[in-house]
Amino acid sequence: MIPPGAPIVTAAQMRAAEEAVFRREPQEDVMERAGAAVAREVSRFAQGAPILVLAGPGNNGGDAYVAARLLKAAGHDVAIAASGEPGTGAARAMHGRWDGEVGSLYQARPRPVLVDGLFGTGLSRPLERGIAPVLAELVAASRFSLAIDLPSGLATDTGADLGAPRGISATLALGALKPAHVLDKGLERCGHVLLADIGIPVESQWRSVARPQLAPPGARAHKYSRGLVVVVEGDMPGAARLAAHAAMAGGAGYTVLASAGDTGGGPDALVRQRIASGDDLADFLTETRIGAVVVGPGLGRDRRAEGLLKAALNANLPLILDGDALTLLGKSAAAWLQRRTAATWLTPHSGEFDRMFEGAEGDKITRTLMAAAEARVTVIHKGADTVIATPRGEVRVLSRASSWLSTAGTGDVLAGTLAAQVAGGNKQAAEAAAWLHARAAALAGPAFIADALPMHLPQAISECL
Ligand SMILES: NC(=O)C1=CN([C@@H]2O[C@H](COP(=O)(O)OP(=O)(O)OC[C@H]3O[C@@H](n4cnc5c(N)ncnc54)[C@H](OP(=O)(O)O)[C@@H]3O)[C@@H](O)[C@H]2O)[C@H](O)CC1
Ligand SMILES: [K+]
Repeated sequence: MIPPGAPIVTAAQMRAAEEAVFRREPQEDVMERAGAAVAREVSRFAQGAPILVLAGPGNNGGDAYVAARLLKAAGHDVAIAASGEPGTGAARAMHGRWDGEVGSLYQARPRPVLVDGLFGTGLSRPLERGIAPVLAELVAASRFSLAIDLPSGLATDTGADLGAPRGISATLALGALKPAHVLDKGLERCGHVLLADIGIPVESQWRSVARPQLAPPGARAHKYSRGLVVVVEGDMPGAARLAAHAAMAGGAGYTVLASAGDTGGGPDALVRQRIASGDDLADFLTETRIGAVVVGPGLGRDRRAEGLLKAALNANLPLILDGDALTLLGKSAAAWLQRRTAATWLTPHSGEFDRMFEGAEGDKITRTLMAAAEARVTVIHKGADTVIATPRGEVRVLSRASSWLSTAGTGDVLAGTLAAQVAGGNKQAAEAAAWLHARAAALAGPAFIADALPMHLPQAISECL
């Protein structure tokens, strides 16, 4: 579980926020609050077991000295092992307030509870060879382990693994989340992510996904005001039907399946429109009451598919592109999409993303932001860590959705869920759809198939009213 709606900042942004606070209060006071937050979490889990606190050379270590002192004062059996002398003024001050022994990290004996205060946002290179195995051993031998701010060995801004141990029980993020808490290896290394407010105001356009605030339809609502969604069917009708079903269960007022022939199947409330070609679709999409168009699920990649995609791109309507539409766009995605005036959402998985935006470098947040800015669209870059980025630089990250979502058709359901939010006029449609889709998966329990997901959307919606 990741704290919802929490700001996400890079190491440099966190340092800047800290510096602003240090201009009006001593750094030691902030470090006391950081250490106290660590001590509170550790004492919740320690249940009287002996505690080993690891202290590194910087302020992460400084937090560790504070936590150790407070835990000892509260009656816990605490030992400290340091990787070296404290190297910052604040850390030295906190080291000075510790009245017990400080052992060496390399001779430390394992204890049931471990606190990792070796490195935090100041980690700038892979853990030195001597440290990584010692830390890994101490974590493995502990019953409960808590990382201060970050597991030591995790790159703050990318989540890349610089020697971090596996098996940390929980990580207490200080002041704000960092990308490492929500991306990539961080997902496997941080354990339960907790967030401590230590009085450092943080502004960020990047946040973890929060549960959306939704509203029931007004008394005068009708099927058009709740949103007319058109899903374009292609080669594989099942995929488009899944998206249509999700749009209906996800709150759309009226869903139309634009298909070449009557492929049957799907709810009776699903309206069918015979569309044989791109020209037919172009005519149909002149209907200005349409709130969202979905193209891609099961579209296929033949000439008819190309014609349908082109008609949708040229229509001045909110458009959601998924699956085969993204493959057909390929490297020319940005060129095609920049020309559009109506809003557009892309829902690629990593393979589709890499094919469309092969020039994007760096971590997943950076690359998704670049793609959104270049194509002037909102990108929902799916994965174990789903990153949503808008052309205005907003980022939402959803991590740790059910791993059972790794089954065919769940992407079609996301596209339909998104269409319902777009057609319903939700200004945070992408974040809402990501949350609803993940919540429906959690409600569906283990081993669900994509067809089961839409029926959990109403319950997910009810939790947002
Ligand atoms: N977020 C907050 O509100 C607060 C955070 N605090 C804590 O401070 C750390 C960040 O502290 P910092 O001193 O910047 O750095 P670290 O403690 O993470 O790292 C210590 C130093 O270690 C050196 N270093 C970097 N990588 C390695 C490595 N692989 N092996 C050995 N040494 C390494 C580096 O110095 P160099 O000069 O050697 O590069 C680091 O400076 C933050 O995470 C919080 O825990 C404060 O409490 C204030 C409030
Ligand atoms: K740490």
